[in-house]
Amino acid sequence: MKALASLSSSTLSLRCCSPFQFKIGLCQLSVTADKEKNIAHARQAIQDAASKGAQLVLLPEIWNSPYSNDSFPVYAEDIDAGGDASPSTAMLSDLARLLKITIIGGSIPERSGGNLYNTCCVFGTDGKLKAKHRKIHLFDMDIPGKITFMESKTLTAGETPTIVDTEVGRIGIGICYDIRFPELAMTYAARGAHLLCYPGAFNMTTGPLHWELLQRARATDNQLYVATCSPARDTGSGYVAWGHSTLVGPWGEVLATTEHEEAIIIGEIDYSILEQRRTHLPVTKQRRGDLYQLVDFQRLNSH
Ligand SMILES: NC(=O)CCC(=O)C(=O)O
Repeated sequence: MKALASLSSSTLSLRCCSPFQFKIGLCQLSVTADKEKNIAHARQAIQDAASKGAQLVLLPEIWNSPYSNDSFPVYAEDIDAGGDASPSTAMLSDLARLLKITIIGGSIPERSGGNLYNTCCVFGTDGKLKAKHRKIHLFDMDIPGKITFMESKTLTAGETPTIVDTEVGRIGIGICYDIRFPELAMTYAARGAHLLCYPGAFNMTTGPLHWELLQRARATDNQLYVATCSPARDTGSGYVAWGHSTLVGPWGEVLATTEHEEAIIIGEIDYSILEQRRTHLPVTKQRRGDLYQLVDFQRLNSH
């Protein structure tokens, strides 16, 4: 496993990635209560995306289990043990190797050391696990009469940002609620990320206004690509997802998107555009770090 959290490159380095241009597949999947069925379904969708030319495939947040605090402990897998202990990631590893593609495996509930996490695994074209991101910012939201969800009832927050070098560029990973924190995206950009991937399942209250806005904001602020992937909407389930998986370009433009039904969205990524955008609009160089820097006073004072 090679998580590159320690990289400190502040300039755009395209040396690590060949090709500059490639297709990404976003698999907006229907999720059921039957884990085996979910795994078989995801397998088929990844194969379909690859057959359409995708060299990078992104899955949704919590694609092997219903999205609920009751389900997380039941569907959780021991990813580090692998094999039979983690049939979901075994399938992802297998397919990445067979199809020679990079897979950002959405997220699944992970059991580790007595804790549960919401975890995204990244597999390289050799099928090896390259990185594992545990959702850093848990989704605890209470909008009375609209949406109440407390991931912290069952889940533990991850402790590290995850940026990983793959055959299709340097990629920063966040999971859903993580997208609300611009500092995380800025950290990835400062470390040379070309693309940010957020498996996510926004809700029906915030989704319409915030989902696309946040993606476009993260892409525009940092002048990089942002890709998201949601489960398809199931109005009969306890948690109804907004859908609308999307690829946004470094100009803040929506390059590919969909509505709320099952879909495989294929988008084109061209990293040569990044340098061009940053030359035309050099906000990174114009930043006045001498006048403002982020200090978390609340956290400082609590220690
Ligand atoms: N699964 C999530 O983290 C949902 C986040 C969400 O809906 C939001 O508004 O933020």
